[in-house]
Amino acid sequence: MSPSRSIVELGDLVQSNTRSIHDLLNSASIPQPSLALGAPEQPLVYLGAIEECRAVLLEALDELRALVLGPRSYIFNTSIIAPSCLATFHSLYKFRIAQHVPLDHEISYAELGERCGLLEVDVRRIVRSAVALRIFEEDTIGFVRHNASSAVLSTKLGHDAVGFATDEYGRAATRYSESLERFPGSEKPGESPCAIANGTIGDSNAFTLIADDEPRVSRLANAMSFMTTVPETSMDHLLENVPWSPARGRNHGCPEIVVDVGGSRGTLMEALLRKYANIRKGIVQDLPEVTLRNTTEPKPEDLADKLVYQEYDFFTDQVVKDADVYIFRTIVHDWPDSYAVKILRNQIPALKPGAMILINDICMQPGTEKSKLASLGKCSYDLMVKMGLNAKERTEDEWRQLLASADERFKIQSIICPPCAVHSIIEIVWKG
Ligand SMILES: C[S@@+](CC[C@H](N)C(=O)[O-])C[C@H]1O[C@@H](n2cnc3c(N)ncnc32)[C@H](O)[C@@H]1O
Repeated sequence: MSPSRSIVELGDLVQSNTRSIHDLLNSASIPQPSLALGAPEQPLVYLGAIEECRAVLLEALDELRALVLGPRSYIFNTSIIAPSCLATFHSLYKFRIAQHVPLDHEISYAELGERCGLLEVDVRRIVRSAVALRIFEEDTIGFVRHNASSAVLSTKLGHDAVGFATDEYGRAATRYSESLERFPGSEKPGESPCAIANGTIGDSNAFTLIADDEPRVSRLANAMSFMTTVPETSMDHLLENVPWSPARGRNHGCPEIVVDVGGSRGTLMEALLRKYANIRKGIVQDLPEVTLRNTTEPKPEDLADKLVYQEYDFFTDQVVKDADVYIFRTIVHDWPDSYAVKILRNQIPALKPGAMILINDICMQPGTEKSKLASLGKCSYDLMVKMGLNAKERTEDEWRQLLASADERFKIQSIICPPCAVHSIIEIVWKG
């Protein structure tokens, strides 16, 4: 991480990298960034040179802002504004405000209030707070219209992602410190801030406690799908860097049977099957309530013969024997060590020698993170999994220890983190 830099140094970095990004986008025929409604979408993953400039630029902007604000304003702007942001986002979600704003024209606060079932004064206050966060525009005083950010909120997946974060984790965040006092060092999901917030202290976990609540199950699955479309957490990083991809030098042949354990809606599997046509079968495993929802909707026509949804609880023995690859994308990080070890050991009875386990999760790099922004992103996930299930994000050493304690025959072949991705790809081969 770079030491503190002067505002002139940072300003120069901002200028030079902004210019470079502008020119690189032009030469790659990628439209310039814009928050205007209907502006062409930016790629989820840019070419390497653009990604590098973006990372330097974003970090410089962030540091410059902190310096220019100064310590008092900086603390005010980061902490005191946090609850207002939570109130804003949660209300946007709760009253479906973005979905009630027409996509093609502005609407008065009075009419928007009626559509949302809110007083004009209340809807105006929430929306103006959002406008200040660059979500929506108020060109005509008293009227609101969408911009590109608010349009994301009006989509089902964007709406549910904000709902999941603010509704489930907003409540848990306020119980975080209480959980540390009541259950110091706990590694039990049933003693997590989430369990305290839901009044379910005991044996439940964040998944079992919502199992009978279809809207919450569906919201979680939609939030996960949304995250696959956010640049930092996009599934494209994994798709492009699976061990059998051209980007990895094709060190491996393409697998025939791939299982996505805890694969939620199957968004990743669909993309894998489309990108790697030699995968003969892709099995998406998840809890019964998630699988039920998947199977009530028609499969994508082009994948009907290859895509399978299957109920499977990863706290029991793996039911698909002899697959080539078992993927765990953002699964193991949800679980404290003793649970994670069980999940891994439960795969063993099904594994043929040479079978691959691919874990796609964060590797924390305390002290050596590329930037404070990268660190902030990972620390946020670390706090989220602690809130959700008393789990943690792991360092590379902790991953190695976890796998070794699950079974010495799990051999880590490689750990890579694609540039600008939050999640690393841990390739493990079963040497049994
Ligand atoms: C954080 S989400 C990750 C979803 C997906 N892999 C992704 O990256 O978008 C965790 C997933 O694990 C599933 N899950 C939780 N407990 C499970 C269990 N005991 N057995 C199987 N799946 C489980 C949840 O239903 C959810 O889909």
